Formats: sequence, C-alpha cells, structure tokens
Amino acid sequence: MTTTSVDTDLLLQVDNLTVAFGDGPGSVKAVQDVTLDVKAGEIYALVGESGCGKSTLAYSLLGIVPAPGRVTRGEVRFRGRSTTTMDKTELNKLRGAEISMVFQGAMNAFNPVLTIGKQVEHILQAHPEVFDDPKDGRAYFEHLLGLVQLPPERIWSSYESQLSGGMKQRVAIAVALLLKPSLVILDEPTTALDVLNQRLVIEILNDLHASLGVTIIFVTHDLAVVAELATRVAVMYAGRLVESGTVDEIFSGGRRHPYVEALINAIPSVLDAGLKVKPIGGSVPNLARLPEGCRFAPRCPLAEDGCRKAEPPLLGDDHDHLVACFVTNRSLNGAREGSEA
Ligand SMILES: Nc1ncnc2c1ncn2[C@@H]1O[C@H](COP(=O)(O)OP(=O)(O)OP(=O)(O)O)[C@@H](O)[C@H]1O
Repeated sequence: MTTTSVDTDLLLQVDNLTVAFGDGPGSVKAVQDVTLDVKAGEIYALVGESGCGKSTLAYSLLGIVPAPGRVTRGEVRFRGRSTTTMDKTELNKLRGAEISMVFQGAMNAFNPVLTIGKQVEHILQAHPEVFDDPKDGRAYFEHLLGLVQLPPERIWSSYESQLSGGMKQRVAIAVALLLKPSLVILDEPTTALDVLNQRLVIEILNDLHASLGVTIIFVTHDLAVVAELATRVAVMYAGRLVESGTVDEIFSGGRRHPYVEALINAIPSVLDAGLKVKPIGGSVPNLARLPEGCRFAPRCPLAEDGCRKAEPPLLGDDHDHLVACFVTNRSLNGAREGSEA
C-alpha cells in the first residue's frame, strides 16, 4: 500500500488514519478513522477543543507520533508516497527539506547557549543539499527574517533569552522555512501570544503564503484564527473528524454538523456584534470511556435514538464537504463515503 493515485494537485492524503496510545482495555484512539486531503498551495486548519487529537494527527503527518502512540490503521501519503510505511532514512530526508513543523511552544525550542545564527548554521551543515554555498543559506535565512518582520543582523547574533515570545515564534517560523519545504505544519502558532502578536503572526503567515507559495497546515482551537487564515478547515471531536470543507462554506452558514454550529456560536469574535454567545454544554468525553454511537450525541441538541447506537459515517457532497452526522446528512443527495472522497 504505497503509491495509489497520484494527483499532482494533492500534496497530502490521509486515509482512514487511526492512532492509538497504549494496548488493551486502557488504550485510547487519539485519532480515529480520519480522512482528509490537502492541496498544494492551500492553508488548511485542523480545529477542535483541547484533547480532540489535533496534535497527534499533526505528528502522524510527519511520522513522529510519540511513544506509546502508533498508527494502527490507515496511512498518510505525501505526493503519493506513503509516509506511514516509509523507512527512517527516507522519512528523515522528507522532514525538514519537504515538510517541516513548528511545534506547540516553539518559543522553548531553541538551544539557550547558542546564538540563533549558530543554530541555523548547524541546520545548514546537516542539509548541504539545499544550498550550494552556506553563505547563500545565511542570506536566505536573513531574507526570511525580513519576511517575518525581524531585523536580520540582530537576530543572527541573539540568544533566545534576548528575544520576546512573539519574536521567538517568528524566528521559529523562519527556521521552519529555511530548507524551502513545500509544506509547513504549525501547531497552535498563535496560542501563547498576546492579541497584538497573534494579529502579527496571522498577517505574516498570510504574507509568507502569498510570497513563497508554501502549503500551510495549522492546528488551533481558535476558530477566529481559522476564519482569518485558512482556506479549508477540518473540525475534530474526540478523535474523529466531524466536518471538513472550505472556510467560506463553514463560516457562511453552509456548515452541517451540530458541533461545528455550537463551536461557532460559542465564539464571540466570529459572530456579528450583538449576537449572543452560546456556550456548549457538557465537555469532550474521556477517550477511554466513549459513549456508544455518535460521540457528540450527549451534548447534541439534534440527537435522536439512532445517534446513540451507531457512529455516523463521514459523508461527502460533490464539493468535498464532508460531514459525520446522521441527522443533518439525511437530506444529502448522492452522498459518498468520506474514505472514498
Ligand atoms: N504521549 C501520550 N501518551 C498517552 N496518551 C496521549 C499522549 N498524547 C496524547 N494522548 C492522548 O491523545 C489525546 C489527544 O491528544 P492531542 O494532544 O492530540 O489533542 P489536542 O487536540 O492537540 O489537544 P491540545 O490542544 O490540548 O494539545 C489525549 O487526550 C490523550 O488521551
């Protein structure tokens, strides 16, 4: 199961991916049966409340699920090649040069006893294939620092302790772009920042996307950031993907999953002023003790008896808008299984 269909427009394909932590009765599926695809050049958001499996899914895209986690079903393909079955050497080649990641809490990712410049030199030495001359690598990094609105000379000779949180996040983004990857994955890029720095990072990511054409996948719990940055969005709930579609469709009333509806209604910044915020009652279930049937049913205003008996399949319409809900999918004509989408 390595190279099936290769659509040049599709950069990343995730098929029925399940990632479990632990074995036996105590094991949890942090990601279950997730299917999605990311097209070259788009900005794709993975959204959900804390503990929904977003970071685990992001790690599995890079083949770096932390132990005791492991992929138990499905696969991830990058440009048609399975990263799930790829050997370590090939995966290492792919990481950095083709796909890079800015981890959650990237501000703590730097070595405190080396200048940023020294750390960049080490990366360039480890990847001599990207630039003919290391000087070109340094020049490119300084160009990237300009794009993330930081002073190149000063940053090159700084230690991380001399930079603010917002600056470190922007340096981490520049480092992630250093080897000219075609895909960058960012885990919660705005979460630890104050409002002004959040705005700046959103603006910078939009600019980088426009000027470098890089494909971006980012993980967030903040739908307001999704509305401003992403072109497509996948919403996760308790390890499962419940709805995915274009940001325009989801935010302009085309959404169909009651959880997505509730999430949007619970966020003041994406509502018109004057509309009342409605918090979602209840909480995300413990993955080790999931309810029978649809895992959102205990909190769902539309739940019917059937929803408590079986898990709804992810069904798609002609525009690749996928939804896993028995009730709202009932009206869908010509629906097809998400796993075949
Ligand atoms: N290292 C681990 N060991 C055991 N279980 C884990 C581990 N990492 C994640 N999990 C399980 O996977 C679930 C999903 O975690 P994950 O970090 O992917 O969620 P998330 O949506 O990214 O949440 P957050 O926004 O809080 O990071 C957790 O609730 C936990 O049950």
